[in-house]
Amino acid sequence: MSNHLEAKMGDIADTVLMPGDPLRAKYIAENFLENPVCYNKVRNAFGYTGTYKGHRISVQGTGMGIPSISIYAHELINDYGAKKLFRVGTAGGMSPDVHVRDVVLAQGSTTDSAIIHNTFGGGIYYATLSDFGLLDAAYHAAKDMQIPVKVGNILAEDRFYNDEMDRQKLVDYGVIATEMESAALFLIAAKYHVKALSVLTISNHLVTGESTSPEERETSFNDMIKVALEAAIAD
Ligand SMILES: O=P(O)(O)O[C@H]1O[C@H](CO)[C@@H](O)[C@H]1O
Ligand SMILES: O=c1cc[nH]c(=O)[nH]1
Repeated sequence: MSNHLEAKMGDIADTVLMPGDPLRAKYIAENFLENPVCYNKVRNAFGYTGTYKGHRISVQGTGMGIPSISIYAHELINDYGAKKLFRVGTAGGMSPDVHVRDVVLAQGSTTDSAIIHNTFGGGIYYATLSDFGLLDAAYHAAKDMQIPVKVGNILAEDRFYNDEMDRQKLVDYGVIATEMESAALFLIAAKYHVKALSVLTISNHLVTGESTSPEERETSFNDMIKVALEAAIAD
């Protein structure tokens, strides 16, 4: 048991998929894992462990935003020994190069969160990066499955409703999409020397206004999950 998870030691696999939405954790467990067992219902942050092609994998809902994912990442690593963490989440397109339903691999995450300053103090603007091995595995897994992916710098912002953010400037500097967790996941993974990657699907576009129907969302979610699972067993 940890502060926020009721799983026993050994209930959670080394590799964990981490969707923000706990119901997406249930969906992944029921549709992609063999023999899934629910190990957590605390706060309805559902967590399951099962197997994928014979490999033990867990899926843990993390809630929305940096404070929430930080709690689950910390406890999965420190209380349960997780070694490979894959965020699987939705993101808003920012660059004209990405479109709804695209799968995005986050090479790194820019952030407006105070976690960087709170960790390093003034003057250090630490670049939070995904693990290159997982990124490489995901990129090649997607290629093998003929799922197109975009790779790049994303934004993990503290506010979903954020009129003050100069998104055009970030796009000019190569940021392609926005979500609310990856910088914290990468920072915590770096601190504890474990691997992390975010595999995202573009659910809406902040500039063009494109959005997805529920059926389209399901297909692109499935692509994102397949990429994460294949990368998980390849690396
Ligand atoms: O779809 P999930 O994984 O929740 O991710 C995105 O969706 C939420 C905002 O709607 C934030 O958590 C954001 O990062
Ligand atoms: O954080 C997010 C997630 C999806 N779409 C957005 O616009 N923002």
